[in-house]
Amino acid sequence: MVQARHVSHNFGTHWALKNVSFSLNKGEFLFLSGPSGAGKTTLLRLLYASLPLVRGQAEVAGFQLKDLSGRHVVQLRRQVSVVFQDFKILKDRTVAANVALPLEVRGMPARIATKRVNAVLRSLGLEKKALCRCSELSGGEQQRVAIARAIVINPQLLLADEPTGNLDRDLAMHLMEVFKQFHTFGTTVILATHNRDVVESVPGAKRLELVDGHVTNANWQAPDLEIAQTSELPNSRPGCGPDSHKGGRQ
Ligand SMILES: Nc1ncnc2c1ncn2[C@@H]1O[C@H](COP(=O)(O)OP(=O)(O)OP(=O)(O)O)[C@@H](O)[C@H]1O
Repeated sequence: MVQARHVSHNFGTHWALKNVSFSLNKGEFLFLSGPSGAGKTTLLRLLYASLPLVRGQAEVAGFQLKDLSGRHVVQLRRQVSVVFQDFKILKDRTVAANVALPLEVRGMPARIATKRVNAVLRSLGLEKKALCRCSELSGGEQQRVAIARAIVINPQLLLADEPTGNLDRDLAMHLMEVFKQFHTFGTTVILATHNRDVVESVPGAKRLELVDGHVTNANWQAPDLEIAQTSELPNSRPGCGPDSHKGGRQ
């Protein structure tokens, strides 16, 4: 489902990812961990083709990411959903309208779409908020709307960046049950988190740690997995200059 080979990515002079190689089979669950600034979001953005792949090779859901055309980006995103840290929901629209959007885009008849939206909202405890504007919701509720919108299409691959970041422990654990349920039905999941409880809530999941853009640890072995020795990593200062890939897709 996901193959990355020697993937690197720079923002100006700063290398946010360095020579990352790993594979994930269909139906696997992967946690990405590592300190702030390690490159987790950058890796998720590359896999969602919201950043262009400049160095290395990567294949996601059968699409080669290098030189991916706009048409293929659209096709890729029919199968891959993402929950970004900043949610990217439409604040002036209702919860139900936000969650229905990906189904509308796919041309699903409204009656079936409404049923599907209601089921997902129920599974995330949002059914009473269905007709509220997203601008009226708390941060944690907005986060759940973003998750509902991502899972409503039953994606082949779900990418989630700190999806439990704004939630209390009980809600976070409930949400992990929802993710696990999707995973049971065959969805491949890559979830970036700092939360140890979240990682431990999915026994058997793969774990990959990033430090300073390198893969420094993983809980599995494979010929295509490259682990950098932490002691050999150079000290690099994160750059904060202009994004060298401003042409990156959203
Ligand atoms: N658009 C950008 N322009 C310049 N530098 C960037 C940009 N996006 C990320 N970076 C830099 O790339 C590095 C990796 O950032 P990234 O967001 O991938 O880290 P992260 O592991 O997701 O961190 P966090 O856990 O805090 O979300 C950081 O040093 C960051 O400052």
